[in-house]
Amino acid sequence: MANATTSLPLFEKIPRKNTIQRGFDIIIFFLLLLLLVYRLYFLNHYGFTWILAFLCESWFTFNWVLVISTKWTLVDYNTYPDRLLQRIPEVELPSVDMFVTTTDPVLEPPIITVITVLSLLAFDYPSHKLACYVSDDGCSPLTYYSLVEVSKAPFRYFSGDDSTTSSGSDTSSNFQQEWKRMKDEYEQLSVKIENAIQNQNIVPCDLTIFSKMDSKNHPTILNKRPNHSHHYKAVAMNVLTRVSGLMTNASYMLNVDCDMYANNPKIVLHSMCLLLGSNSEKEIVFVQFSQAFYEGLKDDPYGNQLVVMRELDIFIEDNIASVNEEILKRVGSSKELMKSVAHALKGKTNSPDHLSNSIDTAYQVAGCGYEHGTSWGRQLGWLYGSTAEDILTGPRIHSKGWKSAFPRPNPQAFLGCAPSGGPAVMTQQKRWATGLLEVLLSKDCPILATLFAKLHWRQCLTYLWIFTWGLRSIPELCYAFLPTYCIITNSHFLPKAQEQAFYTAIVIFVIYHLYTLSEFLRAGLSVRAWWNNQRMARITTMTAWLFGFLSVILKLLRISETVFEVTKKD
Ligand SMILES: O=c1ccn([C@@H]2O[C@H](COP(=O)(O)OP(=O)(O)O[C@H]3O[C@H](CO)[C@@H](O)[C@H](O)[C@H]3O)[C@@H](O)[C@H]2O)c(=O)[nH]1
Ligand SMILES: [Mn+2]
Repeated sequence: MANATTSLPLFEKIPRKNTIQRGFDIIIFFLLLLLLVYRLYFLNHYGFTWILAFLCESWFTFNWVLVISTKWTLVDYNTYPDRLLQRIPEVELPSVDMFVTTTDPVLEPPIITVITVLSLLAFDYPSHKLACYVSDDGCSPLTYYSLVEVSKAPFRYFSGDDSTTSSGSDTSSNFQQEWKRMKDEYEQLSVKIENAIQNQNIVPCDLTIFSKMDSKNHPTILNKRPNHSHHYKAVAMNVLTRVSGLMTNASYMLNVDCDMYANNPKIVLHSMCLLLGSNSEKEIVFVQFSQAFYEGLKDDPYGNQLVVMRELDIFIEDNIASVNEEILKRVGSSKELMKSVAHALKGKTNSPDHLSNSIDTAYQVAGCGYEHGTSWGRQLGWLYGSTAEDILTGPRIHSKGWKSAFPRPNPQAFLGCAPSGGPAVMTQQKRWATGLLEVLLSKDCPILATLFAKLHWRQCLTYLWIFTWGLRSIPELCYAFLPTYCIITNSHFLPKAQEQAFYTAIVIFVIYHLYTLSEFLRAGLSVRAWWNNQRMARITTMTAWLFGFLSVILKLLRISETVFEVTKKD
């Protein structure tokens, strides 16, 4: 019996049924081709408008090919944590270092980071196997104070063997009491933090280190000085990777933004099923979860809740696995860190007594000069050079032949905060479009990775679909400009009503919109939400993505650098 359970797979990959959708994908593709043939046929009859329409429609058709390829073979993952726990004794489960980044106490109120940290510590996973590291690029005493308070208060709830922490369905009075006590304690904690924010000058803990601190130039509490080029979140993640390498040195890392609290307590177990359950070592090395949001506005007026097109985002990454002996020499001058890396390569973690001994070395490896002359950000850790550093690092791993998984757990793995107002939505979209185009134009371009490395061509098409966001603004803008231009010049760019091609255009229009509408309805969204998303998609493409495109042009011309503008969370 025991043998039967240990031989069962830890996860299963299940192809999603999408025959009807594939049918519509192909119909739309052929209609688009038909329209292009018609354009070519009459290219000599009409002038500028015709050529422009032909170029735009060629781009839309190319984009549609990328869409078809991306959606053609979708898979779901079923994971079985119970089998994992039967197969691996609790003491042998791998440890996980969890990283949270924050940077601005005004745009990212400390209580948000606190909630995220608390949710990570409450994972349904042996508590001594979890370690949480927080980086604050803003050097905020309030964030520091809030986290000190967290470390004091509710830790006893996360002892792991306390049944009250995991039995969500237990309605016994004991559980109810514990639950209420925990809730009260959380209330007290948040009131304390709220008070500290309101009376900024009397933060009740030892903050001498923060006095007269400049958030852009400070000693190593963290890593940020104006004379070193700043790589935003990527550099913060690399600092945390090194520091954790010295302290706990877990073989797995989990990264979330400060506003992404864990919504599914078993998510580490689910991820372990994928990471440990694959047959060959090259199978799955990181797991990503889509970005989902809490308290989104009704009907998604800004079209940014990404319910239909899920963004690829948070990832648990077994980065250590890809470190080889050659790279060992390039982790920097710290002997202790080299030892830790070698240790990790053998699959070992650091013992808890290592923690206090490693503080001094941790300061050294967190210093902003430490990375000078090393491979950090180029071959090691989170890569530098894009304002979407996560989407730069992912393809690099894929191009080495490693695989990843993108499961859709229920309940959702993590919930974040979608910007709730116009300008913030646009700023975020502009940063993404900028970052994606930076990757497309870098040496990590998916086309090069397919030709010269091990990126699969279907992966390449999907990356191209996403990385060309910024470029898409140009044909969309031109196409939107055509009707106005034609009215002014008394010309036309669409087929006339008596022509057969007229019906092709109409049918494309109708089928495409019914197709997107059905996607929204199947995802349980309203017609209104669909309409809002269509509208915002046009606005975003022609404004935010255009500015993203322009900022990359300015970077190429060496006129200005691209910047990471942080999204406001509330
Ligand atoms: O100098 C910086 C700037 C940002 N951050 C952190 O980076 C994270 C993401 O920033 P946010 O403003 O929330 O951007 P989003 O657009 O919501 O983030 C998405 O897009 C980013 C890339 O543009 C990725 O880094 C994120 O993981 C992804 O969730 C937050 O935790 C920030 O605190 C830093 O640590 N240092
Ligand atoms: Mn965010």
